[in-house]
Amino acid sequence: MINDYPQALTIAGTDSGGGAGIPADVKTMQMRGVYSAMVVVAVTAQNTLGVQDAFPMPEKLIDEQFASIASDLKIRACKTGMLADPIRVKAVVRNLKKYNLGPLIVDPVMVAKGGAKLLSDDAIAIVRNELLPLATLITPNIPEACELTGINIKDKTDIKRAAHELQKRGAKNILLKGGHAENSQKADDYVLFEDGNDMWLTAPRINTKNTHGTGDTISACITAEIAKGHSMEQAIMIGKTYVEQTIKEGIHVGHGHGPLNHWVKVKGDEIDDI
Ligand SMILES: Nc1ncnc2c1ncn2[C@@H]1O[C@H](COP(=O)(O)OP(=O)(O)OP(=O)(O)O)[C@@H](O)[C@H]1O
Ligand SMILES: Cc1ncc(CO)c(N)n1
Repeated sequence: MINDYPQALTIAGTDSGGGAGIPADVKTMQMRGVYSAMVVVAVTAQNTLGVQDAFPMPEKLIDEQFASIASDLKIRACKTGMLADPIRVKAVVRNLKKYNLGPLIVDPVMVAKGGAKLLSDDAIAIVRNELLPLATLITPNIPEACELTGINIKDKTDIKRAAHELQKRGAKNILLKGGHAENSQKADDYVLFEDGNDMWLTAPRINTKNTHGTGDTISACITAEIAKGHSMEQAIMIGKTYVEQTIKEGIHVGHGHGPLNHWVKVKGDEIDDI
């Protein structure tokens, strides 16, 4: 018997420690029943303690990876993660416009948990002006939403305002993640849909330092669910439940901010075979 899994693509950076970036995306998509392909935009020397070094891929090799994938695979949804600098962001935008790779989920990764920059300051405006308008969904955390909108987010009203601003700038749907809301007992995220409807996804904050790759994991899960044919709302709900469970049922790896348990099973698995 030959099985036919939906195919999805991650366009991002590697993490030698295996917890974030492309490894987190690939593990998540695999666990969600989706075949994953990748465009490596940058390589990082990284572990649970931080990012020790990073090297961006030559532009030509980025173009070639897109060409290899587009000429052979049938990608139903794709996501972006670490995009490094202006040259790489422009290369990714150019290729996204050239090929039909399905709905685009943009995780506008800027800074790693340890503080290392994964996107240079001079690339932020290019993400805002050129990548964001291509996004079916954008998934910023609070600091990223501040950078992209210029709004100093302090409370839930600011979160809503920032999401509307991102929509005005061209992103269709917005998931504004509250994982960075310090002093909060909650890990609440705000969702603004294309049709103007909105909702809060509420969850208790889990007290753990093992949150390496949370952003990558939720955006990869949503991408996988979209590739399977789920609606944006269903995909986001499954993504939230999956990431919460991967944090809750943690694993022991490394000595710093450990990775997530991508092996978890969540409700929704039974409707995977779309
Ligand atoms: N301690 C926690 N307990 C429960 N949920 C959490 C916790 N930390 C993050 N989350 C959830 O995980 C998801 C990712 O959010 P977060 O803000 O951490 O993303 P991020 O900063 O982009 O991650 P990354 O550091 O991987 O880039 C969100 O749904 C958020 O609410
Ligand atoms: C390569 C890479 N992408 C994304 C993140 C953010 O989790 C990270 N730490 N490293």
